[in-house]
Amino acid sequence: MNTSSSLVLTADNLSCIREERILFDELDLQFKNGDIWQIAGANGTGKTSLLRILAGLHEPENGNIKYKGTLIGQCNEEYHQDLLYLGHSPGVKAELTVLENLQFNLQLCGQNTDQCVQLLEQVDLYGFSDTLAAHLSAGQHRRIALARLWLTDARIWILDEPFTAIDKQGVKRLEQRVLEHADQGGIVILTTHQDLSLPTSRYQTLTLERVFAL
Ligand SMILES: Nc1ncnc2c1ncn2[C@@H]1O[C@H](COP(=O)(O)OP(=O)(O)OP(=O)(O)O)[C@@H](O)[C@H]1O
Repeated sequence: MNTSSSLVLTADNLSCIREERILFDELDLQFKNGDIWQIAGANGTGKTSLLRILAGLHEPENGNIKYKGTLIGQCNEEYHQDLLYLGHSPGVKAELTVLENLQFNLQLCGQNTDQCVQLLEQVDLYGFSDTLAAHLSAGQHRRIALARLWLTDARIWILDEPFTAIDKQGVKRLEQRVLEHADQGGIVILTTHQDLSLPTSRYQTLTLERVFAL
């Protein structure tokens, strides 16, 4: 059912200009509970810019974003409490071990640090608990950041290239996690240059086209 009452996040008439290039213009988007959206497009077409605008981290040239009918700038803390944004830089502390990073994330999410062992298994970092994050591979480093997908209570996930540097098995696991979240009524908006292997009926794709100059 796609009624306006089930719309949680809406973007109206969005446009974004960077370096005198229109990245997108008059974009209307509607996200409802259970939605998975893939934002696709070639390098530089504005995928990250769009995600940052949706997350309230960058102002669009025109248009607005509403969360449950209220402009996100007027939602006070509610929108940010309900949002998990994972950007390009994973937000992992290089000087801490894997375990310390996970404990830090658990504390940030107000959760019991006893779950660390389970979390290490979920992100396939078992055996690396005492390794400094600075000494991990790119994919292992990213897995620490992605562990937040197993911790968060946020309803809306905005994930910028979550699969980068992740191996096939890891991607499968992440896709399952994304599906599970959406099946529980969450919303996932993600960018990826890879094809998703989720059932095509289960997600929608928005493809941004090449930029053009003003
Ligand atoms: N902070 C910024 N200041 C000026 N221009 C920017 C800024 N961030 C991005 N741009 C420009 O906006 C355009 C789109 O960038 P964006 O990162 O949104 O693209 P993308 O589709 O996510 O690309 P990729 O697939 O390479 O990650 C690029 O041409 C980029 O140079």
